[in-house]
Amino acid sequence: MSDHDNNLTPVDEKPQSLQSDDKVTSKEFADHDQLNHLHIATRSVVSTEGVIDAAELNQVLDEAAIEAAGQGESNSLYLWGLTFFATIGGLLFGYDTGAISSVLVQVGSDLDSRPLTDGNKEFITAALTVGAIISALCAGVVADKIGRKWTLVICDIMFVIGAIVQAAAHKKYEMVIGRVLLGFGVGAAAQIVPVYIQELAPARARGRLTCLNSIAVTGGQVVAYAIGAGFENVSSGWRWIIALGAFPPIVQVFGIHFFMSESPRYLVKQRREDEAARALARIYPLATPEQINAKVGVLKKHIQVEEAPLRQRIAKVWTDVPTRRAVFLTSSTLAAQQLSGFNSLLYFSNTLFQKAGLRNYTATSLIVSGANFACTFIPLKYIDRVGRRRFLLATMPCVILFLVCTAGIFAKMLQPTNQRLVEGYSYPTSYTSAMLVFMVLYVCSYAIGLGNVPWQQGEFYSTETRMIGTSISTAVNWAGNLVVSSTFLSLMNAITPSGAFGFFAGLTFVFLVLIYFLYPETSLLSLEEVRTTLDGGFNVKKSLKVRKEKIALWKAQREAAHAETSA
Ligand SMILES: O[C@H]1[C@H](O)[C@@H](O)[C@H](O)[C@@H](O)[C@H]1O
Repeated sequence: MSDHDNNLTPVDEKPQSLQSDDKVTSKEFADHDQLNHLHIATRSVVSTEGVIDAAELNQVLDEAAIEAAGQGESNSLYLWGLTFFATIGGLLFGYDTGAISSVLVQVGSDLDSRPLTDGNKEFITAALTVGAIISALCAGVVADKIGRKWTLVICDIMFVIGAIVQAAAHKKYEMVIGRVLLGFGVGAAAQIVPVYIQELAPARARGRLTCLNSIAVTGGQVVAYAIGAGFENVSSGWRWIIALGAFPPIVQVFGIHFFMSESPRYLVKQRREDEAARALARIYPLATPEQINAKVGVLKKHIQVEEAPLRQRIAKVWTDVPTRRAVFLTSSTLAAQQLSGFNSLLYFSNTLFQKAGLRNYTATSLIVSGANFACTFIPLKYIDRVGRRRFLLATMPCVILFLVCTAGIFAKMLQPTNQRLVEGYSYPTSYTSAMLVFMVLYVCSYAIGLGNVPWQQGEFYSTETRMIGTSISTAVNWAGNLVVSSTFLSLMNAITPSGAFGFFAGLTFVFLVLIYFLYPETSLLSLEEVRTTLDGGFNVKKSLKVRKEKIALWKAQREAAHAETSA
C-alpha cells in the first residue's frame, strides 16, 4: 500500500487529545478513528500529505460532522428547491439549443422573404454558440465579482431579450442578433449552474445533483422538440416556439428573489457571514450551530486563499503544472463531447430527416432527443458507484460503433443518388428505419457517458482555480459546438453524410485513446485526493488503486461495525 493509502487505514490506538498548538501529520490525523469514520462517511476534504495544526483539525472534523449529520438523511426540501430553481438555467440551455432544429425548418421564407440556404442555417445556429463562447469565458469572473445569483439574473435577462428579438425577427440579421444575445445567457448558465450546485451540495450528493442539471438540459431539448412538433402546422409557429422560451427565466427570477440563497462561499467572501450561516443551516438541517460556525470558518480559510488577485489566479492556471493537467483533461473531455457530433443531430436532425424523406420528421427528431434525455438518468443513479472513467470507457466504443453503422447505412442508402441526400427522392423505408435505429443507439451511448461525465469537471480543480479553469473548458466546449454546428451541413455536402459520420467516429476514437491513458478515476475520492492525483503525472493507475483500496476499507469497516453491533 502506498503512503497515500495508509492515511486511510484505521489503527487500534486513539491519539492523545490534541492541544491547539500540536502539529499532527496526516498519518496521525487519519489514525484518529473519529475522523477516519467521518472521512469515510463523508469524503471530507483532508490533506493527505501536509502537516495540519490541531485547530485546523477540529475545524475540519466539525465540517465533516456536518456532512455526517446529513448522512443517510435525504436532501433537505430547501436543497431540492435550490437545485430546482438553479436547473431552470439548464432547462433554458437545453430549450434554446433544441428549438433551433424545428425553427430552421418552419421558418420557410419568413426572413428576408427568401428560404434559408444551408449556409444561412449554419450561420444562425452558430450565432448562439459564438455568444456562448464569449459569455462562458467571462462568467466565472463575473460570478466571483457579483455573485452566482446575480449572474443568473443577467442570464435570465439575456434569455428574455434574445427570445423577444428572435420571435419578432423579419430579417436574417435580426435573427442572428437575437441568437447571439440568447447565447450570452446559455453560455454563462452552462458554466454557472453546475458550479453553483457543487458549491451548495453536501459532498455525498454532489455528483448526483450535478447530473440533475444535465437532465434539465436534455429535458429542455425534449420539450423544445415536442413544442416544435406541436407547432409544425401553425402559421408562423416558429415565432411561438421561440417566444415560449421567455417564460422559464421569469420563473427563475421569481425563485431567485423569493427563495434561492447566494452560495455560502460567496457570502463569506463578501463578509456576510450571518447570511452564510443561515443558508448553511437550511442546507444541513441536522447540523448544530457550532458545526455551522465551524463550516463558516472552513469557508473563510479557503476564501483567504482565493483572495489572490485575479491576475495571479489566471496565471496559476498556466504556471501550476497539476492545474494545467486539469485544464487539459477537462477541456479534452468537453471537446470530445462536442466532436463526437451529437449536436449535429440535435440541431439538424429535422433538416436531415426531412431530406431523407421521413414523414413526421419533427416527431422523428423527438425520438433522438427523447433517447438522449432518457439515458441521462442512468449516470444519475450510478455515476458515483460505477465511476466516471468506467462510464466513458464503456460507452465511447459504442459511440464509435454506432457512428460507423450510421455511416455504413448512409453509404448504402445514398448509392442511387450518388452519395447525396436528395430531397423528394423516395429512399427505401428499410434503410431510413435502420438509420434511425443506429442513430438512437449512438445517442444513447453518448448520453450515458460523453454527454454527462465531462460536466463533473469542477472536481479536478482547487477552490482557487475552479472558476477560471471551468470557464476555459466550458468555452472550449462551446468552441467545439461551434465547429460542429457551423460545418455539419457543409461537411455532409463536401464529404457525403457517411463521410461526416465516419469523421466523427474517427475523432471519438482519438479521444478514447487519450482518455484511456490519461483520465484518472475521480469518483469516491475526496476532492483533495483528486487533486493530489494530478501531482507528478496523470496517475491513472494510482487513482484506480486508491479507489479500490478505499472500497475494500469501507467494506471492512462496515463489517467490523456490523460485528460490533451484533456482539
Ligand atoms: O451535456 C450536454 C447534453 O449532452 C446536450 O444534449 C448537448 O446538446 C450539449 O451540447 C451537452 O453539453
